[in-house]
Amino acid sequence: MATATTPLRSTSPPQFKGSRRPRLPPALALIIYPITLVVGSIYSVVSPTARHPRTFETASPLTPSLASDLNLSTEPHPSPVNYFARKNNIFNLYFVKIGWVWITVTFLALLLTQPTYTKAPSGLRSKRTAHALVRYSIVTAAWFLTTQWFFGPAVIDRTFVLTGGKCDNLPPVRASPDTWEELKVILTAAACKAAGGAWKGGHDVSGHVFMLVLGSAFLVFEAVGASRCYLGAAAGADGKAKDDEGEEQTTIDDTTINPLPALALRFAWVVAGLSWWMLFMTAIFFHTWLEKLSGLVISLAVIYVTYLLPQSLLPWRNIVGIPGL
Ligand SMILES: CCCCCCCCCCCCCCCC(=O)SCCNC(=O)CCNC(=O)[C@H](O)C(C)(C)COP(=O)(O)O
Ligand SMILES: Nc1ncnc2c1ncn2[C@@H]1O[C@H](COP(=O)(O)O)[C@@H](OP(=O)(O)O)[C@H]1O
Repeated sequence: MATATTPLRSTSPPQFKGSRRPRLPPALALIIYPITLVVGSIYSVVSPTARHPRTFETASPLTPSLASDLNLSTEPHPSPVNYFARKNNIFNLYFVKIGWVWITVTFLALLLTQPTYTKAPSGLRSKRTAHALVRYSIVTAAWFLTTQWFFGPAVIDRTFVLTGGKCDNLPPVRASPDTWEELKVILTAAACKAAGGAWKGGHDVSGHVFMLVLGSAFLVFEAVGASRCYLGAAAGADGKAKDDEGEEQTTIDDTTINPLPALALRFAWVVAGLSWWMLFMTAIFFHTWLEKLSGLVISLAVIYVTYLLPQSLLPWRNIVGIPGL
């Protein structure tokens, strides 16, 4: 039996041949994201119902405390508006605003159920799990640094201030900062809005676009990679199949007895699908073209480094691995 590391020790250019090519979504599949943003942005221009919602969102009576935590207005909106154009829509509050929790839970569900991790011989299992955790750490660190904290304000907030944005309309007492908490008010969108200010004037990279593209692409690459076991098993005449490195994979019988792997895969597709839908809503109702584009570019760069670069750069592949391989 070939060892798991045999192909990786090769000194020849790290290309995959024939059946050894990893079953991952092709890079071209990522085109769905720019297409979604372009279609949404065009729709926002041509449709009279797709009015910019920034000034008239309301808090739902069902979610008042979370809405106030998120600094959403509780004033009634002056005119009817598409449900998804409201910042307090249920999917924004309970799905996107805590989006990384959903991504993390879904990823862990894959890790704990997919035969590519649970049924592999122990050495291979540890290697695949470690690689998957490295990939998760990369995308999570990228999300964290871009949207939450980058040695102080997040990358998105720093970009906004560097491009001339600031926290306007602050009450005079908050306008001259002494402490870090007060400084945060003029340096971060969240603290500015929480203090009653208006975050305006700069280039506001769309955090929604960034997180929804990064999270959904991450889950799709992980899910498709992990589902190689099913595909391999279906191809095997005796119900067993060998993966690209000669390891025996799970059988069709295994997957029918235990429904969890298929359920976890379906869950991943649901979370990725809902992320895509919210991305489409963001494209229609929020932000400028350029702000959506910058969110997209940052997230695709992270996906490129995590999933596409390892396919051609052997030393990097040894560190991050390839899902299911
Ligand atoms: C030197 C390198 C240092 C690297 C540091 C890496 C640190 C990694 C931290 C790891 C944290 C892991 C947490 C995993 C578990 C969680 O998911 S808990 C956090 C849950 N929070 C969210 O899910 C928030 C998601 N929301 C957002 O990110 C934003 O709301 C938004 C979607 C970007 C929109 O932004 P708005 O400004 O609100 O519009
Ligand atoms: N699909 C969506 N549904 C609801 N609100 C959205 C949204 N996309 C963006 N927003 C809102 O638009 C603002 C800018 O989003 P972002 O910069 O993350 O793309 C945020 O408002 P708040 O900051 O007031 O919550 C965010 O909640």
